[in-house]
Amino acid sequence: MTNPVTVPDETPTQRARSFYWTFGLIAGLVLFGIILLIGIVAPLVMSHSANALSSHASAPPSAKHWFGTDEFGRDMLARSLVATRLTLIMTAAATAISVVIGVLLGTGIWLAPRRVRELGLRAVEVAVSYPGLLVALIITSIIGAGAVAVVIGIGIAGIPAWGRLTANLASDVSRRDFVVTARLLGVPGRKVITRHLLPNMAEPMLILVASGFAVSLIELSGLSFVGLGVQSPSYDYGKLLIDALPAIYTRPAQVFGPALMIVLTILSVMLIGDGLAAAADPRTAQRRRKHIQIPSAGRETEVRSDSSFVSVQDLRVSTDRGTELLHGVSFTIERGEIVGVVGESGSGKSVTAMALAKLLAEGLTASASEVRVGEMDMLGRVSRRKLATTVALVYQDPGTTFSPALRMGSQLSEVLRTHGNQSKKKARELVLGALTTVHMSSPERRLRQHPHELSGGMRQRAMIAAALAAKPELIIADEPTTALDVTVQAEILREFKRINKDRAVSMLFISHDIGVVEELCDRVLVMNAGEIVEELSWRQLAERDVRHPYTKKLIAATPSLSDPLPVRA
Ligand SMILES: Nc1ncnc2c1ncn2[C@@H]1O[C@H](COP(=O)(O)OP(=O)(O)OP(=O)(O)O)[C@@H](O)[C@H]1O
Repeated sequence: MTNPVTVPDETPTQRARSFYWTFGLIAGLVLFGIILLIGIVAPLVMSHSANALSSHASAPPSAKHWFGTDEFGRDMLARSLVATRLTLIMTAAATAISVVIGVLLGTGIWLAPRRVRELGLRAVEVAVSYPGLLVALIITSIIGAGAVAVVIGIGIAGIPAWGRLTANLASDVSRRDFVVTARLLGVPGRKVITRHLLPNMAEPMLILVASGFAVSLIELSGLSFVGLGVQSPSYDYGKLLIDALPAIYTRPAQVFGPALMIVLTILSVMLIGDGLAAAADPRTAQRRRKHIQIPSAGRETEVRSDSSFVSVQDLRVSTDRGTELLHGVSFTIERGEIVGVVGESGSGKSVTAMALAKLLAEGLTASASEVRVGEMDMLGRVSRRKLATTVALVYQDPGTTFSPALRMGSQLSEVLRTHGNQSKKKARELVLGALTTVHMSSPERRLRQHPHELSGGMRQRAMIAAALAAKPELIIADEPTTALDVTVQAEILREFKRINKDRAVSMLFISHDIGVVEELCDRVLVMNAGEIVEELSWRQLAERDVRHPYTKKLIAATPSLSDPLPVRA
């Protein structure tokens, strides 16, 4: 048996994925950079005014002493800035102890045999349920007050939370196909962790380190404030706060310095954490309004360029940060034709489909010399009703397409009732007809059921039925069979073929599987890095009459072409 070869998970496109610099991230980095600089420079240049006694004891704020002086005449602003170094070092040390030992503990738990792992997880959960500050307080009291003790106490108190987080992340990542494959192939546990788990967990962990740092800073300042942390003559922010406390009513300005520095430091790391989270997931980070280019009034009267049912010419899609995702994609679909789009993950297949369906995600802008479906100019203003009844979408994951809270009947008839102006009874009749068309067993009963009561194949059939019920002229199917097992996949592909033949519906069928596309489509577009690199007829593909090296690679990466899905009549 040959090893199944797939196009690698991490593609060059993904590796070259641009980093999304948000305003918050830049502001956080600048602010933290300034605080870091203060931590380095202030002890070198301000230690005299921060530490030397002077005759200006308990002075109020003035041009010379912005936050006044303490009872020994020491400048409070200088002391707050000088305290930055010790505070940052202690916070970083405590965070490092929690993270390093926590990650080791978590991976150890994940690696352990099942019973030990269960026991470890329960123990960690019990430890996490105790407030960290209380645990740190107890540990510090046992070791004895002081900077080192408080760092150790807070570091240890944070370990269980990081252990649990690591174990949870590891178990989540370990369910992914590539880890399962690695384990099946007998890759040793340690190697699985370093090669597969840790790199895939690094992103969420890095983001959480920022909030861990903020929590450590608050806890350190808290323990110094209650006298368990830094001892005189050293001082951190918390020590400065407790020293200023007796005079809080007479000289309130004394607390401004350390309080402000605590707030600014926490703000900077939280901004960095949020910014990294946003950068890690550009799709969810961009909550701005959808930008589909509204063309000039002239567009609406534009004359059709050719007789194809669908025409896309020079389609470019960019993010609102200026990154171009599609670089001039052009293709046509005739009436009743099935056009396949293949390409590895991230090549731009879905973005092309969504631009064609006028459903681009927020933050993406489309421009083209033409995007037309029938008479509809998809870059211009299109009637919602016309769009909903002309174009239907079938998504990849039938598990997430239907709301778990609603019965199938009400969801399937939604388009018909909203856009088709159909009565409840008529909509139900049409949906029943569509369910029968896709060979759904007991269609009446399915309408009364909730999505979770249907198998994956049934849900996918239901989704196709929902698409068909409105009698669309174009079906855009985005990897509609990827989530299904091979037998169901073949049945669903057969349904597509039959619907296409019976109703002369045009289809844009997206898949990363050349074998599937070869079985179903009349023509195939090969996409790579936002461009169509080759266009092939079904016959050319079947005979492997391909030119582009990327297509050749895709074909070489297709696992089982010798075992095609029997859908061609
Ligand atoms: N809303 C978005 N904002 C920013 N970038 C996006 C957005 N949607 C997609 N992209 C980027 O556009 C590129 C193409 O994505 P697309 O989803 O079209 O790929 P695909 O070929 O359909 O991949 P897959 O098979 O994994 O679905 C990717 O680099 C992706 O990160």
